Amino acid sequence: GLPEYIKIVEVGPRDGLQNEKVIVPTDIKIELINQLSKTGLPAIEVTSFVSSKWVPQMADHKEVMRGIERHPGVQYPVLTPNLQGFNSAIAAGATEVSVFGAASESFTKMNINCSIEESIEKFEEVTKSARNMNIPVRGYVSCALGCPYEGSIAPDKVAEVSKRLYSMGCYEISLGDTIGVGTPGSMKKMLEAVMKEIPLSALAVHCHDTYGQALANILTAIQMGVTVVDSSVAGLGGCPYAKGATGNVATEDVIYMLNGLGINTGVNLYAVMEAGNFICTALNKKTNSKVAQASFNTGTSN
Ligand SMILES: CC(C)(COP(=O)([O-])OP(=O)([O-])OC[C@H]1O[C@@H](n2cnc3c(N)ncnc32)[C@H](O)[C@@H]1OP(=O)([O-])[O-])[C@@H](O)C(=O)NCCC(=O)NCCSC(=O)C[C@@](C)(O)CC(=O)[O-]
Repeated sequence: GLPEYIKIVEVGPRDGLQNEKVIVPTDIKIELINQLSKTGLPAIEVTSFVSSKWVPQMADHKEVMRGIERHPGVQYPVLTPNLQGFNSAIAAGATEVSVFGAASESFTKMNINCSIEESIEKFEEVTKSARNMNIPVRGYVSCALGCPYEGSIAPDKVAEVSKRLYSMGCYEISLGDTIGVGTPGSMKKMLEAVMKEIPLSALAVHCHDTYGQALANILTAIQMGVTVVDSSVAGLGGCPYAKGATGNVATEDVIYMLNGLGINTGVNLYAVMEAGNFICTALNKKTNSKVAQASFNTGTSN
């Protein structure tokens, strides 16, 4: 019952780097994206067109967007919280955008400074403009398995926000376990609620690994029919407005698991590990990918 192909959406250059305290030089970001573009990844989230006062690390969004080499067949989405971000993104050459909502009022306020209802209004402006320009829009729903401020979140609330994003034209809804508290049990309950409202083919999962549950949660989602998985090279990541949330699940670890299940991703694991090595060296930190750690220690890459 497992799918033959899983699409991996690489979020490292955006989600992976946005939480880094020291500003990463623009040319390093561009080189990371260029390396990732050669690995077979079908989608790489490049940057965010958000306020540089809120997220200084993403202040070079225009330069990064303009500086990367785009490979045919690779999608390069960017985050846009409102029309202002959307217009800047398009002016910088973006051809796909993502709006990012949440199933928690408190998180929405902390992250984008408005209520869920107000965020929906802003996203509607974005999707309307995007539709007129034939720009695909992806939608995130953060706190799908728990909120740093409100604790547990009802699966029905996740389903409700997801449905609103899908109804306004988001082609895919990425369900974010922002603080990595989910388990296969809560993932199953949440997906069951969301699947009542949205076709499975339009769902993605976005798991952080804070509690070490990400791969188990992803496997659960795949077993339930989800075929799009977000991940971050070297397991970098974390949201500045979700204290304590550590990295996203590592792309290398997801590919290793999927290879072992005989599921095709079209991605070269070794090439992703090389890109992971490049960015970890540049950041002077150790990779969070268990697969990369093991492979570099033993000299194998499987
Ligand atoms: C959304 C805003 C901008 C609202 O911020 P605000 O202060 O409420 O905005 P405002 O409309 O009142 O405008 C105030 C100032 O912000 C500017 N502004 C207004 N919009 C923009 C824009 N798009 N780009 C650049 N500047 C902008 C605007 O021009 C003005 O500038 P000033 O006149 O003071 O100089 C702010 O709250 C913000 O930037 N938040 C950052 C959110 C963020 O990037 N969070 C991390 C990503 S989400 C995430 O990581 C979760 C995810 C997606 O990975 C999934 C998961 O794991 O769950």
